Amino acid sequence: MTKIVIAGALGRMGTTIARIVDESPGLELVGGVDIKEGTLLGTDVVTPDRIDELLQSRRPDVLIDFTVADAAVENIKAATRNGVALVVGTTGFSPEQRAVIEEAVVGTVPAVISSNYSVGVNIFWQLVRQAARMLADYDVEVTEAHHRYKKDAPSGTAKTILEILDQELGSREKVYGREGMSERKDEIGVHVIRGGDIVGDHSVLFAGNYECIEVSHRAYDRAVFAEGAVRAAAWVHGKEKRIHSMQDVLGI
Ligand SMILES: NC(=O)C1=CN([C@@H]2O[C@H](COP(=O)(O)OP(=O)(O)OC[C@H]3O[C@@H](n4cnc5c(N)ncnc54)[C@H](OP(=O)(O)O)[C@@H]3O)[C@@H](O)[C@H]2O)C=CC1
Ligand SMILES: O=C(O)C1=N[C@H](C(=O)O)C[C@H](O)C1
Repeated sequence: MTKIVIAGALGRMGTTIARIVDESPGLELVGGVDIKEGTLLGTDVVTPDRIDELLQSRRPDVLIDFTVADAAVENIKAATRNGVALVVGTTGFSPEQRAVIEEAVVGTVPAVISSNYSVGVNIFWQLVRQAARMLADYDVEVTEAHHRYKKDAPSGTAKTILEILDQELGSREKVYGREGMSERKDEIGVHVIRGGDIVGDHSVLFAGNYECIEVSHRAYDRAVFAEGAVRAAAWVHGKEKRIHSMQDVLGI
């Protein structure tokens, strides 16, 4: 039985993940952490100041974190202090925070860290890479849309898209929205939409003369992210003590 604690347990992703863990044979939800204490599917949810106590008393195999960047860094440190494997879905880390996470994890615990746990997005990233390779002289524009409550922008998934484009096209300037007079150069335009209950849309437009190719992904339910995160949690326990990707989990 793989025992799981969820950080951000009472949030949109935390509650969705808890339901899927509860329905998965071989996985057991043994606790949660959130800003407010409470209960979730019969397990205790404690406040962040009690995370070490929770990890030591419940002895989970995996901590799944879907919180906010500052909180996630602290939760990751707590997991590494207590020898607990990690699945991290939180987005919005600064480069400095990513370095702190890498330092804490590598050689200490196995971790899967991904800006997007949906199988579809992991395939979409590969399609974007392939398109960029073949369309290097086309203009590129990245657009993402999410619900009104999303705090970080651009999304973690869009930042991963930009990393892929940089790897394939060389580092191009990023222009975040446009206003007023400007002449397009060899830049990548990045556009962010926030509204309503949009689950998560990402699109990469390659625009040439007389034609455009658009590669896009649309999530209809956050269960696709939660199912991927639970799949990663079942996979990560006992793996090499370093940061793995969702593509490693999927073997693609
Ligand atoms: N990688 C992926 O596939 C996906 C990643 N995400 C990312 O996951 C994160 C969470 O998203 P979502 O569930 O929609 O957000 P929510 O705001 O619904 O959930 C986050 C929860 O974490 C709580 N929280 C804040 N600080 C702490 C802390 N120190 N310890 C424990 N819990 C804390 C929040 O409490 P309070 O509300 O009181 O602040 C809230 O209940 C975001 O960064 C988002 O971008 C989302 C979907 C998919
Ligand atoms: O906050 C969300 O909702 C999502 N966040 C992730 C991101 O920032 O890319 C993944 C998904 O798009 C939903």
